[in-house]
Amino acid sequence: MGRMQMELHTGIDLAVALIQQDTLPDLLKTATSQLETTFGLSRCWALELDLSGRTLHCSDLAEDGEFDCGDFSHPFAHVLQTGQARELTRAASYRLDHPGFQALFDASNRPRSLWLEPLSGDDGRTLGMLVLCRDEPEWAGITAQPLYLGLRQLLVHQWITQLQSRDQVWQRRLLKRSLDHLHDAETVRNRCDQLARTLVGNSQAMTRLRAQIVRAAGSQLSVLIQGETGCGKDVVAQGIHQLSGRADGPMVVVNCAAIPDTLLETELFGHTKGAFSGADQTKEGLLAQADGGTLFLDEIGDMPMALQSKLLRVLESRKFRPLGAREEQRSDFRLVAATHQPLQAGIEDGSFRRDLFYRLSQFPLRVTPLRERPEDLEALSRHFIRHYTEREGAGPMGISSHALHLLSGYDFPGNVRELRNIIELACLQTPVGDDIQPEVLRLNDLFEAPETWVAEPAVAGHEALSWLPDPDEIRDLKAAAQAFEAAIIRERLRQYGGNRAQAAESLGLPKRTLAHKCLKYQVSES
Ligand SMILES: Nc1ncnc2c1ncn2[C@@H]1O[C@H](COP(=O)(O)OP(=O)(O)OP(=O)(O)O)[C@@H](O)[C@H]1O
Repeated sequence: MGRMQMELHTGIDLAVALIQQDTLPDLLKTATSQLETTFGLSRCWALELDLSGRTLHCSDLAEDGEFDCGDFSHPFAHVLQTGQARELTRAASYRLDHPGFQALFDASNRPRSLWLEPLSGDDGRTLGMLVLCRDEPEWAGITAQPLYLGLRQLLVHQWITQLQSRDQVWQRRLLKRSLDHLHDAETVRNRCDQLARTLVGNSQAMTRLRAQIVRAAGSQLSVLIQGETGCGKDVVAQGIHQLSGRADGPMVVVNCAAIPDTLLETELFGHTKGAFSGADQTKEGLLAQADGGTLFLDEIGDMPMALQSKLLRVLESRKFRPLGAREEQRSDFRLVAATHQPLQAGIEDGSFRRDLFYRLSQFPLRVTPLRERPEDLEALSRHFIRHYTEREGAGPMGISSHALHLLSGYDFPGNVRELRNIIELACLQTPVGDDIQPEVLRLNDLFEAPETWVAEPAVAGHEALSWLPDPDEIRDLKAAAQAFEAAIIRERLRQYGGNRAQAAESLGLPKRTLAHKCLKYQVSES
């Protein structure tokens, strides 16, 4: 084979190897080692200009491989600025005290001569630099060779291709990220809008709360909802469940304050048949029922200490043992807890476990009292009016600005629940087609009633009246008269099986008046 042919062969082999590299680091490694072997160099380096255009990187120099393009204590800055290749002698190299350059010089075994060659694309984009090292200072013998020129040209071409594809990957990634972001933002907005149908109110506090709920729903974290009584904690818990991935699963609600301490444990954990006297069948606990869904523990502050420890264990292991059972069971539920009492106080007086508090409040939510967000009054009032008219089949009604003004001066100790009651009572007294007026707003009313008669349950027969106070003991005639009225209505409703129309007729009252009184005295049909 002639020399020309040999060279051609070598050239083609080298070119093929370069073209086959599909990452920039591989390309640079291949090119430098080709240059070393083909031209008998003691060492060859490729320095790469970073994306900012301010630093040259030499990935083969572990620690010191960074060269600031504005720092003229190493020779590369000057070469990049002029765009001209140049030689650097050993003597000159010794005089440059840039640590990175000295490291490179050392790692090249301090050659007698270095050739620094800047590389840039046709469009002028600077790519980086080649540094060739050898002990023979005669560089033209190499750099003028067609093989060298050809390889350098091919290297530049491939380098640009690599950068372009890297740019494209970046651009695609950036585009995807911004699309994801847009998509996320839109989903969050849609969910907040959806939530606004049940969790009404456009105050800043409500808007923020809805956004937090959407975020909480998207996580698996335990949520602790704190807020005064009647401010909407239950609605918040429902919202979390509905917007979560568990919406198709069960939502099990337990009011810890409503279940006697002794029963709460068996209710939660369940029991086997014969676990205790009276346990004549196996009963699945609420923890098991919540599998795949959400467990809502309302009034968690009322949970007895002993049960708090057991709950903590369940939350940590997701396992529990029904009373009397040998085997442990597993349940995959998301816990949402709520309280109207500040748990911090419970922790301080030793009635609530601190570690449970932290475990429950992985995602804490606070519902603002209604008096601190008067902007919500109008939307909430209209929401409850609409509810009332739909439920009662009544015609449309509104609320006057005077009535709203009156509401905005009231402090709502019972929060939204109280507003709902006030509005419903007012609806009863407002002719269809009219607006609710200030006169029919019974502020403070529900809180005036003495507890003794409001909460009294219906009892069989006329005994329902027997608990009334002894006439001699009556100190408040209005309250006693109301209690008597409430007891009669409760009794009459019981007689007519909850039929309001018949009960009203039997008492000579319009149905609307009876409904009004039921609401006022919190008498239910059952
Ligand atoms: N933002 C709201 N939008 C619409 N209705 C609401 C809102 N907040 C509360 N309500 C309504 O007010 C009433 C009381 O709310 P809820 O039962 O959620 O309060 P709570 O904080 O759980 O009370 P408690 O502390 O007594 O358990 C419910 O009828 C509920 O639907």
